[in-house]
Amino acid sequence: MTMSLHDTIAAIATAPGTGGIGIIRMSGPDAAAILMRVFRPAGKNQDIPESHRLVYGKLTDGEQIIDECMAVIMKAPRSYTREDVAEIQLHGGRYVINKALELCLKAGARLAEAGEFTRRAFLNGRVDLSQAESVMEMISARGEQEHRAAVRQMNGGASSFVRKFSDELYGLQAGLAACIDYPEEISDEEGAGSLREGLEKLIEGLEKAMDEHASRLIYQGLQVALIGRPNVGKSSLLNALLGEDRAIVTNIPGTTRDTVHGEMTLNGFRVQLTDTAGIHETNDPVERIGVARSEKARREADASLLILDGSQPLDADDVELLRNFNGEGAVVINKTDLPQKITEADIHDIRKDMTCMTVSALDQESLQPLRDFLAGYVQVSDQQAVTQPRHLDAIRRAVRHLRDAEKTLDSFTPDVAATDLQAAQAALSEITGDSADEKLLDKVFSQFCVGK
Ligand SMILES: Nc1nc2c(c(=O)[nH]1)N(C=O)[C@@H](CNc1ccc(C(=O)N[C@@H](CCC(=O)O)C(=O)O)cc1)CN2
Ligand SMILES: Nc1nc2c(ncn2[C@@H]2O[C@H](COP(=O)(O)OP(=O)(O)OP(=O)(O)O)[C@@H](O)[C@H]2O)c(=O)[nH]1
Ligand SMILES: [Mg+2]
Repeated sequence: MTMSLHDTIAAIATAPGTGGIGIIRMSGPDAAAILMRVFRPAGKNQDIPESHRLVYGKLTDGEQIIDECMAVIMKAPRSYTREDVAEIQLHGGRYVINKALELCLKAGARLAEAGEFTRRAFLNGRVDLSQAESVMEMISARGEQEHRAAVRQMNGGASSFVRKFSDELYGLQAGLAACIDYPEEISDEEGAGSLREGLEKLIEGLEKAMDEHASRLIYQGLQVALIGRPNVGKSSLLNALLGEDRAIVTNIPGTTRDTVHGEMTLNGFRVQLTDTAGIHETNDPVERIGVARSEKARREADASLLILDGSQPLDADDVELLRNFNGEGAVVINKTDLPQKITEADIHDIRKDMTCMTVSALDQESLQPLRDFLAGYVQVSDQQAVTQPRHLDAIRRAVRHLRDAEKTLDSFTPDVAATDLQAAQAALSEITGDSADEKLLDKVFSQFCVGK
């Protein structure tokens, strides 16, 4: 990406489409000058508005009035980017907003790249890289837990974490340097011994800080598959759990042919429910594909619910599914509002290891034990842990380099160990962006939306 901080960039900051108000944002040395080429303050005073003062006026193309609007200038460094920023607040119509952007571009601004405003806030030192990332997390947060992770990061959660470990690592690097420079003063045995101890402590701390389980829960949600033979009520349960009519329900076995997804929240986490085609032997080519998809959904799920129809005796398909069930999940006996032909004891005769529940898709209250069971999978204890996938990746690499350093210490090649420690330090500093190269920045900011 070729970019210069000398450019003044412009973009639509509000969501695409029609809204009550739409905002154009500009940042860079000419932001105020460009604004004054397209904006005419109301009244006699035609001076550049005072910083941080919202003023009323007209957007004009030089001849015609395009819209009535409000504008604000925020002089550097008291702005989002630490550069001069100008914003225009217009009526939020597609035409008006696009026209305003076009006028700003004609007046000297350049269209901003995805994430470029926030990238500038980073390059100008207002935020570190993990804080910059949190902005996008804030925008994309769909649930309470995602939002909480974003707030933590915005407040420098990851940054203070990295600083702590990075300082410890600098200590080790200094120790190692002393070993290399004054081999006679520190005997190899003694020096290497305390280094090794320090490395162990560091690795342990880093590994403890990574919460991959919580990370998956926050960024992907819990995947739950509803499986079972045809007509047991999988789709009915999906609908009941979601509280909406998502999947088609009929009394004809084989109603669901493809997987159907729905999302709900439990403990502030997203839970993705996947309803599947009833699993049974079939020659129908479409159904066969559906059954294959059911099996795939089961393999990919964090937990599966094996649904049985309690109003029917266990049949051979049920028994086979029960015997073959592996991984996380539970047995759910459905249709308990009807006379029952299956008991929990019957299930435990076949699989005494499995949790079993009885519910009726027609009765919301009966679903509470099922909800509680699923909620058991979405409990995250340590809120200080590192959960952002990019940060986890950096820490994993840092740990790998530290382990390499341990090995090279064993073979008494301290200079190689020093290189490993440097590599670990570099991996850690990618989190805050202290040693970020263009490629890393491009990767992070390309995930942003334009205007952010
Ligand atoms: N109109 C508008 N609303 C917005 C934004 C914006 O850019 N424009 N934001 C954009 O995402 C968010 C708010 N985030 C912001 C973060 C920092 C600063 C800022 O000016 N910080 C300076 C000085 C603060 C001060 O006046 O003391 C600084 O931290 O140095 C502004 C907005 C959400 N709402
Ligand atoms: N009485 C009663 N009927 C239910 C219950 N759950 C589902 N049913 C009925 O059982 C029939 C089958 O329900 P579905 O939800 O379509 O079953 P399914 O497991 O998705 O079936 P396939 O998509 O064919 O695999 C429908 O007539 C539902 O109304 C329940 O808890 N009680
Ligand atoms: Mg179905």
